[in-house]
Amino acid sequence: MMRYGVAMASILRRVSQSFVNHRLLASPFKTDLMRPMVTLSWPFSAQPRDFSLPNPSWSKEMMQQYDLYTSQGEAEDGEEGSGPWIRLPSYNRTLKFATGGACLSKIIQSEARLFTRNITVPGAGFEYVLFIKKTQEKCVCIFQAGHLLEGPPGHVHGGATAAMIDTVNGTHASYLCGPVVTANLNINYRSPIPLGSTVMLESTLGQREGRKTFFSCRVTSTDGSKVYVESKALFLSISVSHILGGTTEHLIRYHDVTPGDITALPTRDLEDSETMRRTWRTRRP
Ligand SMILES: CCCCC/C=C\C/C=C\C/C=C\C/C=C\CCCC(=O)SCCNC(=O)CCNC(=O)[C@H](O)C(C)(C)COP(=O)(O)OP(=O)(O)OC[C@H]1O[C@@H](n2cnc3c(N)ncnc32)[C@H](O)[C@@H]1OP(=O)(O)O
Repeated sequence: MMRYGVAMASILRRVSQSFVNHRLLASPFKTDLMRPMVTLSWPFSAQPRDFSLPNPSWSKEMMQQYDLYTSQGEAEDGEEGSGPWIRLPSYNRTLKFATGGACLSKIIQSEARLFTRNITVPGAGFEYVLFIKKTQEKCVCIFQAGHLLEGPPGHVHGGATAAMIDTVNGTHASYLCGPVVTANLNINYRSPIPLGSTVMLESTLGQREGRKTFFSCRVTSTDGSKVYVESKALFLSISVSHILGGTTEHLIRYHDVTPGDITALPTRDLEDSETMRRTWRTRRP
């Protein structure tokens, strides 16, 4: 009971610290173009929740791995440590803080949510945090699979694992190459992943051939002794209009958007926005 109390106190301390870190992380990105930020902490504030920060549902194993990587690295804005790993913040809307013309504001105001962040009950779905190596050839993810991700009884659904692999490879690819889409994802499931367990995903940069960039991914136990999944993926670099072209077509058909709005569509705003700068890095190795 005593140990439980101490553990809970430690978790609560960690979470309240994470709120502080979260505010520190969020503030540098404030611009005139963004919604006003208030000083209250999530879940009471209008600030975005950074889902990659610890919450009380994180297991001891997840926290150990998180502490290991954060102690060897720094947050994206360079506030923690000075090791080789950078923690990547993670929100449930990719474009939430972008601004722009009529079409874009419709996209922003929609109910869309990033698939792997749309279960908001802590511990129920995808709990994960990504770290990228400063040298950029590796990106790792600590992933705790919640009970809503069941496939075979007591084990993680293969589609949930695929979504996580796509997320880790996709984020890695976006960080290195800017706007990309997955063209091909080939997965070998070697061993079922128990629900509730914590696993590591390691994305490795492969060949780069023009617009094509290849990645591999391994899902293992946190000590690396058990291999659950191995995969290979191809990402293709695209222009922002490749994605928005389809979106605007849909908006004309189903929403209150005219072709005039499309002509005025500020893809430049997208490319200029803080969100795009932060999510789609333009650095190349
Ligand atoms: C403005 C929006 C902002 C949104 C920001 C969003 C997120 C980024 C930020 C942070 C990341 C956060 C979370 C990450 C989470 C998840 C990542 C999700 C990524 C996805 O989940 S994304 C959805 C699934 N994805 C699609 O929805 C793609 C649909 N598809 C297409 O959009 C086209 O199909 C495309 C573009 C792929 C190709 O079309 P294309 O016309 O541009 O190119 P083309 O066909 O000419 O091929 C050129 C060369 O690629 C080879 N090639 C093509 N396809 C191949 C294949 N399948 N296998 C092997 N090789 C292939 C050809 O053989 C040729 O090769 P070569 O040049 O050697 O001949």
